[in-house]
Amino acid sequence: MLREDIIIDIFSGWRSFLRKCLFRVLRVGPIPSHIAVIMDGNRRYAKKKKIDDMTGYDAGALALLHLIIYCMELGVKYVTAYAFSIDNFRRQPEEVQKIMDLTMESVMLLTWISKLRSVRVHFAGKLQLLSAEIQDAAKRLMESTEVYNNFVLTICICYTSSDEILHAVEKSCKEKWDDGIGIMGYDKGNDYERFIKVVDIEKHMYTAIAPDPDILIRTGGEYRLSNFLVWQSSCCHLSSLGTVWPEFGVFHLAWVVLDFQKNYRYFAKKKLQL
Ligand SMILES: CC(C)=CCC/C(C)=C/CC/C(C)=C/COP(=O)(O)OP(=O)(O)O
Repeated sequence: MLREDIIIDIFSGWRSFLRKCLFRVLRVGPIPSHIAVIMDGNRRYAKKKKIDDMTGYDAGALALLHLIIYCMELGVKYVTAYAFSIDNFRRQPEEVQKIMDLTMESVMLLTWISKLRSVRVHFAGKLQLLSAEIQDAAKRLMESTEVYNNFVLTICICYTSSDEILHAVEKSCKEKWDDGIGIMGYDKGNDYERFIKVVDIEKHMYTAIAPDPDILIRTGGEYRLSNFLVWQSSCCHLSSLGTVWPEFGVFHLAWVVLDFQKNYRYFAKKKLQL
């Protein structure tokens, strides 16, 4: 089946009808505005199914596509996915190549979806580490969708939080002290304008396009953040699921949202205190 056909299939049929009923029930409670995911367990899925690791990544990409569509239907406005970390460059060359190929394929597919559903697509990370071909394709997709604001998809690629924070600090220093004078503005007296503030750093984050996540899901039974949205996740609901990423489906999403709703009052209060 072509990927376009898969999407049409997801949007229609009796499964889509049942899903919409389920989402209607969920919408009685608060719906998260932003869901972030660490898609762990693709190779373990491949082993379990006795298929090769690369096909495991295909299944993972398809699960991401499903999640995006479910979130659109549920009313979640932002989805952020950790597709490839800077550290992943240390993996086997064929694995790196596979994820790069999937990125290129996703760009083509997302170009189609974004027109259909007014989706803004953003790539976050040290994009200069990508090949010139992928950089161009990603840039074109970002530019052609920046007018949309129905739904915002951020794909974190060549990303780590430490690199994002370093990048944001460097950009803030450049912006505030481009004359090269002064640290924290002290030798310019108490010029408040030259102080670097939290908002300055946040403005220059790769992921600044979206608010902080309300829910961060990690599949594969791990409890680590693995250098993903470390700055942004101080007040979000963390959900670690034992299921491997390609098996993540609509019921897992419903479970995570219900769990978020159960703890909503606590997180809402915490956010107000910030
Ligand atoms: C749009 C786009 C580029 C999509 C990419 C698709 C995708 C599923 C990427 C996941 C990348 C990754 C390194 C996951 C870790 O799982 P692992 O396979 O290392 O898990 P495991 O070894 O723990 O089983």
